[in-house]
Order: sequence, then C-alpha cells, then structure tokens
Amino acid sequence: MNRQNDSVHEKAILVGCQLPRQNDERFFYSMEELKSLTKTANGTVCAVVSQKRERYDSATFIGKGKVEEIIALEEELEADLIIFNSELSPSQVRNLSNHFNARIIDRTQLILDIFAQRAKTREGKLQVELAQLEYLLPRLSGIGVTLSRLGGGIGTRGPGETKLEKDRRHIRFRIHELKQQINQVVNHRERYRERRKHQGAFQAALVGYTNAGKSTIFNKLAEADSYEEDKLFATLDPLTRKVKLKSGFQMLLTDTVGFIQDLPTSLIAAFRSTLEEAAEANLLIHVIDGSSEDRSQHEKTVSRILNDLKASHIPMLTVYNKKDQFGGHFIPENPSISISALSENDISALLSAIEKEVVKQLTFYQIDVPAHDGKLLSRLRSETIMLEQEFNKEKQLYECKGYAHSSSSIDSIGNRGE
Ligand SMILES: Nc1nc2c(ncn2[C@@H]2O[C@H](COP(=O)(O)OP(=O)(O)OP(=O)(O)O)[C@@H](O)[C@H]2O)c(=O)[nH]1
Repeated sequence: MNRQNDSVHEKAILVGCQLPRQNDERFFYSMEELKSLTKTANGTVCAVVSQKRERYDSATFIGKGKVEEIIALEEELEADLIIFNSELSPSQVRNLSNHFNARIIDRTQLILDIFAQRAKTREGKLQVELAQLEYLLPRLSGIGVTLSRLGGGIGTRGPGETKLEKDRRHIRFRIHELKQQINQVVNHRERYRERRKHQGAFQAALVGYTNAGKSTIFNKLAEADSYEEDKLFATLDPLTRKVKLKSGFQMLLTDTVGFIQDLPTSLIAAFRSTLEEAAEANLLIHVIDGSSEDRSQHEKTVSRILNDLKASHIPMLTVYNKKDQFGGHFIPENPSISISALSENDISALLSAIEKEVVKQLTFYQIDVPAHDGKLLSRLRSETIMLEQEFNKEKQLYECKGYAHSSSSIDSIGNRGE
C-alpha cells in the first residue's frame, strides 16, 4: 500500500491573497481547505498569512510588505515550506524563491502531490504523473534546471514514491509515453464499460466530497479491499465491484475520486474519463460527512461538479454519514438516509434504502421457466428482483414474477407487463 513519508512532517506557512471577486466566506473556506490539504500531505501548518489586494502582484503574487512579514516568520518558525493558495506563474515562483530559504509550492502542486501519493490503479498513477509533468514543464527554464529546489518533500513526489523527473527532454519523452499508455488503458476500460452496458447491469456510483466516507461504505457494501484512511483523497481511481442486495439482486457499484473545490484543471482533465463513468450510472449515492461544519459547502461543491459532468439528472440517494458524530438529526433532502458506516445495522439499512431506489427504476415481469432450465432460474435470482416463484406441477414449470432492469440481457424475459 502506498503511504506518505510518515516520518517527515514538513512545517508549512500558508499564504492566501483575497481578490475583490472572492467573498469572505469563499476565501475563508478555501484557506481552511488548504490547511486540511496540507495535513493530508503530511505537513504541519505553523502559520497562516493572508492579504486583500485588488489584483495579484505580477512579480511576487503578494505585496512587498507581506513578503517581508513572511521572511521574518520563516526564520522564526523554521518553516520548510511556503504554500500559496493559488496557482503561481513560473516567474512568480522564481522571484519568490529569491526571497525565501523555504521551498515555494502552490495549491495545484500540493493537490497533485496528494493525488500522486494516493493513486492506486495503474491508470490513476499514469494520469497523475502526466498531470504533474505537464504542470512542471513550463516551469523549468532550461535543461536540468530545477523547480524551486526540486528534490524531496511535499510537491515533488511522484506516484509510487518516485522522484519527479527534472530534465526537459526526458519530461517531453515521458509525457509522450504516458499519453500512449493512458490511451491504451482508457480504450481497454471503454471496452469493459461497453460490455457491462451491453450486459444491462444496474450501475450505481458513490460520489461525494473527499473524506466523506465513500471508501468505507464501498468496502462495507462490496466487501472489497479498497483503501480507506482519515485523510483526504483516499480514493483516486474508480473501483467497480458487485454488490448483492437483500433480494439477491446484483448491481455494480463504482467508487469515485473525492471531489474538492477548485480541482486543478490538469486533474479535472486527467480524471474526466473516470468521472464520466459516474455520469453513466443509473443511481448516484451521494455520501456527505454529516458531522462536518462545512457540510453545506461540500454539498454545493459536489452539485457543481455533477452539473459540470452533466450528471445532475441521475436519480440520487443522499447518505448523511458519520451519524455517530452528529446524532442523525437532519431533515434532509429526499430520498435520504443518515447512517454511520461503522455500524453493521446502518449498513444493512443503507442496503434496503438502495434497493428501494433500485426498484423504482426496474420493470415488472412475469415469466414461465421450464423446470429443467436451472440456469435461467439462477440468473433471474441474481440479475432481477424475484418476487414470486411458484412451481406448476401440471405444466412442469416455474411461474416467476419480479422486477428487472429495463436493459437486462435476459432476453427470455419477454412477457413483461404490469
Ligand atoms: N466516526 C466515523 N468515521 C467514519 C465513518 N465513515 C467513515 N469514517 C472515517 O472517515 C475517514 C474517511 O473515510 P473514507 O472512506 O476514506 O472517505 P472517502 O470519502 O473515500 O475519502 P476520499 O477517498 O478522500 O474521497 C476514515 O478515517 C474513516 O474511517 C463514520 O460513519 N463514522
């Protein structure tokens, strides 16, 4: 399993600059999120500095006075890192590096670093490396010149603990290579996705703000071995598993990447194809950390991203998770359920709630199955929700009734009707 450099806790000063177009609430939330991202990357926040300006300073992002203030803080607190809450231009990084001993990184690099640490599947790793290199390339000013003392620590790590390449020629070659490999993997996944569609499987996807508890719920529902941890972004790749509902009906469940505000564009591009998978689901299971103070902000972020993905029309079950920490007293959206993913009873209630939503989308069928056709019977049991199965001794057949997914490939379900 892929872990951070647990022993190293770099000390970071966070820097934000609020422009007139950003209201106080949004700016505050974004700084809070930066703190949480820093902790996720195994950094320790030792100071937070912010400034209001009409526009960013083209040379140093923040004003001269603030630069002086941070120089003093850096010395006093012995900071290793200064993290800026916006994307810095290559020249801003260069200019700032002249003022500080600590390494300078921006929000994008921080997020890329976290994604690099937590990518699990081959595709996720390739995509994160590509996003990192595309970010890095314009920021190198010549062969072998490094970006803000590239070499170790937050912002410089590649997927699977490899060091980021720093030579322009190598980077270009690697970008080319990565694009080819990603194409292959994506094509392979597309074929797999088409096959699943063709088979008419019912597909559900877990979506939600990062750290809401998606992987935990996914594991409990699918009894799969996914990676969960109390840090942001434990899920970077969509993982798809079979989930058996109480009736025996099997659906596919996909776990998706955690959503955050202002995901860097390079990463949106990298994960677009994987997020598109969620956009094709029959049912979205939106997991919300009900115990978080930023709950409503998180919900807004997720709705916005779903909207961008053109997935807002998909039926949704809202799950307020971590009930053990908030008491479950919401009068929330419909349909919804409050649970603690850590409680077996609640997981069982969640399965029933999911089943209720699934049934809404299924079609009633009635079919006679010859007694000797055990194969069809067993398929009906797992691929549909069978309500009745009566044996007609005279005709030597089973009279079955139930609900099936409308695009089910069980072609023998001919005589549907309500
Ligand atoms: N107290 C409590 N903790 C929970 C519950 N569900 C999940 N957690 C914890 O919350 C943390 C985050 O859970 P994950 O399942 O990794 O969250 P995620 O939504 O997959 O996160 P990303 O992959 O970062 O998007 C873990 O430490 C879980 O153990 C719950 O119901 N109650």
